[in-house]
Amino acid sequence: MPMIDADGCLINVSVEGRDGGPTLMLSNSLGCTLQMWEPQMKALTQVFRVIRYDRRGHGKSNVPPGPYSMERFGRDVLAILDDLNIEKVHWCGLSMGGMVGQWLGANAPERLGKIVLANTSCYYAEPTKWLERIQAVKEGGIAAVADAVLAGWLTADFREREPQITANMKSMLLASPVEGYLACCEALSTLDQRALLPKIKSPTLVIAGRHDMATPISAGELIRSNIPGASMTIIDAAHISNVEQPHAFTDAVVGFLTQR
Ligand SMILES: O=C(O)CC1=CCC(=O)O1
Repeated sequence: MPMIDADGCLINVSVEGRDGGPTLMLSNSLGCTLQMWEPQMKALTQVFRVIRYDRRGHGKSNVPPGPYSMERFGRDVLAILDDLNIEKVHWCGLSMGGMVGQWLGANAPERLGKIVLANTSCYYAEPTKWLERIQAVKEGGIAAVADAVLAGWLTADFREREPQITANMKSMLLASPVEGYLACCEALSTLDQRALLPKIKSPTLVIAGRHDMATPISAGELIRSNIPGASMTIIDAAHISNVEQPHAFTDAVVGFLTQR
């Protein structure tokens, strides 16, 4: 896996899949590494060359001091594409990954083909929840918030039915570097990309989770209704819908990206 330099921050990048196929870039949720896409990889790599990466502050990427921002995350993606000599990619980002997709769609439209924005938001009406989370993590580490975060990521039914997958997701969250996690929470606490949405001209699919309390259906609907021509699909899942409903998620993404 290459480490790619984005303005002095080394980003862990993985490129797999069909040589010569269209390229799809996947972008993670807060507290997740590129491993979060494992349920999709078999199907996606049959159709696409797939790029995954660990956002700065996460996984095997560097953890430079904050503040971070959606613009910073977007510029990291452009540095990855420049380094790999890739002009244009389809985008699929979940949660923070969807926020980075919004920034790129509005600010670097020539680099994106189609865009999937899953379980995401363009702003938070109540940013205090991020300030409370920051305080809790500063006092008690990520362990202090882990169970509440997991309850938002996956429905109670799924957690009961799939204890091993749930435990793996919790381990991924707990392994996040605290400084990187906090810097991302700070970026979320000031998020407001509402003005960017009408500038997005790429064909866009919004995916929302029926049981997602972190970025509810109304947040997806706000995005859909402000991006010209965007459509929306609702999946029977909580926040990390690609893990909870892997087949429905993969089918929605492949169907949208391959339709003419
Ligand atoms: O981690 C969470 O609680 C949910 C979330 C919001 C933005 C994001 O990337 O994850």
